[in-house]
Amino acid sequence: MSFAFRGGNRAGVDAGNGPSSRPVRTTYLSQAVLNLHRVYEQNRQRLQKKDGAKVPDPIAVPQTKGKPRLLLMGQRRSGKSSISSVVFHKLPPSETLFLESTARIQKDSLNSFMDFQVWDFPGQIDVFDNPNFAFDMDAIFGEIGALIWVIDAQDDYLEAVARLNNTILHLQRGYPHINIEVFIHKVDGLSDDYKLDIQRDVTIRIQDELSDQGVENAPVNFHLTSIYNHSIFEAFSKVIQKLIPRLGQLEAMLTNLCRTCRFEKAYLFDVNTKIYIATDSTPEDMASYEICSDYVDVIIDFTEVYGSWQRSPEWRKRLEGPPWMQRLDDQVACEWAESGMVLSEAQRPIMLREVDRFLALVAIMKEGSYEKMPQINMNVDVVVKGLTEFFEITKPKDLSTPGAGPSGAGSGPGQ
Ligand SMILES: Nc1nc2c(ncn2[C@@H]2O[C@H](COP(=O)(O)OP(=O)(O)OP(=O)(O)O)[C@@H](O)[C@H]2O)c(=O)[nH]1
Repeated sequence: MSFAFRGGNRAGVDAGNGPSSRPVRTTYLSQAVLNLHRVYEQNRQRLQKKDGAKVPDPIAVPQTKGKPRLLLMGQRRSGKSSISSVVFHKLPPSETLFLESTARIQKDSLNSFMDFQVWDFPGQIDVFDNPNFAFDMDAIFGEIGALIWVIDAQDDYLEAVARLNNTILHLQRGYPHINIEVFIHKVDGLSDDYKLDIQRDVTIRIQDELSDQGVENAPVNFHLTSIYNHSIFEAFSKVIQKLIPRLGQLEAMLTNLCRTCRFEKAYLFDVNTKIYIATDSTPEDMASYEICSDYVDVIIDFTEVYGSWQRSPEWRKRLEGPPWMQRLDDQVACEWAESGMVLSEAQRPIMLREVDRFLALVAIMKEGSYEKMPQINMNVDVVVKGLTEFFEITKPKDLSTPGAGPSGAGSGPGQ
């Protein structure tokens, strides 16, 4: 089994196109662009309906090209570089203690099932209120997938909230379609009650300020995060999921799989970051995510050690002998990679199946499911094929190839 980043997403936009006019026939739009247009269009229609205000047509929105971008902003020492290093570069959380303060914008390009960039802003830079330098706002916010604002929950956060309010107000004027994800960070070591109190306080302060300024329904979401547990991965999963077009179809596939195989929970993981890009429709369950995420880790570690291991002929003979009495190729359900493990305490098996080099399907089965493995394997096979086709269809077409122009499904996560 091999999991490795693979490059290759292309994104380009014909400046004359808006989503409501002639979006896909004459141009290719990246998944983030489509998503942004959809969110923008929803906001526009809602605002227009609400107060009759003339909200600019999406055609007037700066067109974007390139990879979707996640911007990490917030006060100094709030934890931005730590988040980026832990999630995208597998830095052990304890080693973030030695990270130096960021002096200039750090741009990170990541190739995965969907290529995107992460920009880490130094805490001392306020792009909207900088006396020394006027930032090119379009260059920063033009291609953005989401703005992640990090607030240190263990510190006095009033200034951070004031800066965030200022940022939201500026963005609402020029880029109202941008999702603003507030990470109330470093909540490890805080009691559950205290965490919720902080979240409530921050939310109220932001909502009050925005409604005082006449801004309603700004796309602001809140997450409680820490690099010392899975919460940071869970929060990133939610942020990334918003960039995936037709996410509902992925979720429907997983929901059906859970129903037919009697799985408790199924996740589609980006194996390198442990971000899950889709799950079934049952309620969120942090414990399930943690188990599956740890399992991906175990498999990756195994792969690194035994990835290119070839079985000797004798070993193969033993595996094909009693009690199996079958060729090895016929014993495995999937020609690429699969793995299963029974959690000894809960008696709930976990299965993992590779979808492609970046993605893996991980599911928690119900007690006693092992007896139904052949049937489960068949169903999983079908879903893995479906997922492969999904990403094949939605992967960006190479515009340089004649006849490879965009179709209705001409954009989305690439492989
Ligand atoms: N307890 C705790 N500490 C954290 C967490 N995340 C980051 N830190 C610590 O916060 C400190 C600052 O982290 P950085 O990532 O350098 O902060 P930054 O926002 O990038 O800072 P600037 O580059 O100055 O803007 C480090 O000592 C980290 O170890 C967390 O989730 N919990």
